Formats: sequence, C-alpha cells, structure tokens
Amino acid sequence: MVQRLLAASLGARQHSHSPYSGYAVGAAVLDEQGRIHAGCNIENAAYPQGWCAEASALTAMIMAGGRRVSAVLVTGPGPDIITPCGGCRQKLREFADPELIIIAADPGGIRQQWTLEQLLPFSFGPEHLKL
Ligand SMILES: O=c1ccn([C@H]2C[C@H](O)[C@@H](CO)O2)c(=O)[nH]1
Ligand SMILES: [Zn+2]
Repeated sequence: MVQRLLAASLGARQHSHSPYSGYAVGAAVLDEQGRIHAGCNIENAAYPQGWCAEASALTAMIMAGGRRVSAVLVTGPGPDIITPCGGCRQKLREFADPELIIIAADPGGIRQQWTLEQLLPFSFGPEHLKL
C-alpha cells in the first residue's frame, strides 16, 4: 500500500505548478474505501493564493466521495525531509484520527513517518464542536 501511495504521490508531483519556490510537492491520501487520491502544490503569481499538495489531494478525495483519511504520503524534492505545514496538519485533522500515519518521501523513496498526533499535539478537531 505504501508503494502505491508513493507512486501516486510521485505522479502527482510531476504536475506541480511551483515556478516561484521551485519546490515541487505531491501528496497521496488513502480513503476509507481503500482508494487513493493525489494532488500537487499549485502556486500563484499572487503568492498567498497558492496552496499545498495535501490540500489538492484532500480536495480530490472529497470530490470522489471519500470522507476519512487513513494514511497520507507527501513527496518533496529532497534532500531535506519534507514535513506538512501547520495548515495542512489541521486540514488533515478534519478527516483523520490523531493516529493517522503521515509518511514523508522524496524521489529516492520513503524517508520518515510520524503520526498526526506527533505533528499536531493537543489538536482541535470536529468532535470539539459536537453538542
Ligand atoms: O508539505 C508541504 C510543504 C510545502 N508545500 C508547498 C507549498 C509551496 O508551494 C512550496 C514551498 O513551500 O511547497 C506543500 O505543498 N506541502
Ligand atoms: Zn501545507
């Protein structure tokens, strides 16, 4: 499964629109039905309007009817290990448990993995708003 996520993430990364940072990213999420959805970062000449690969992958999942993320793999250019930005950690939290496995990769393969709990401790999630 991890190899499938890696392949999807690498494929999505090829579509990255990142002329300003030169930092191409691909992400792949596994949904509750065992389907994989992928996306890339899409930058904009008006810099703050760009968004991350994780957001693109989540958008693809939601549009396909998926509602829960059970694993996510993010591929950056290397050599430094990529790690999801704070905003993406919170976006993932909306559709995942704190036990979610987040895997970091680069074109050379898998580099490291964490749980969402490790990257976003004491997180605020949908259950906080349930009556
Ligand atoms: O986990 C990450 C980290 C960064 N980026 C993007 C945002 C921006 O386009 C570029 C440089 O920050 O990388 C992602 O897509 N995902
Ligand atoms: Zn992000």
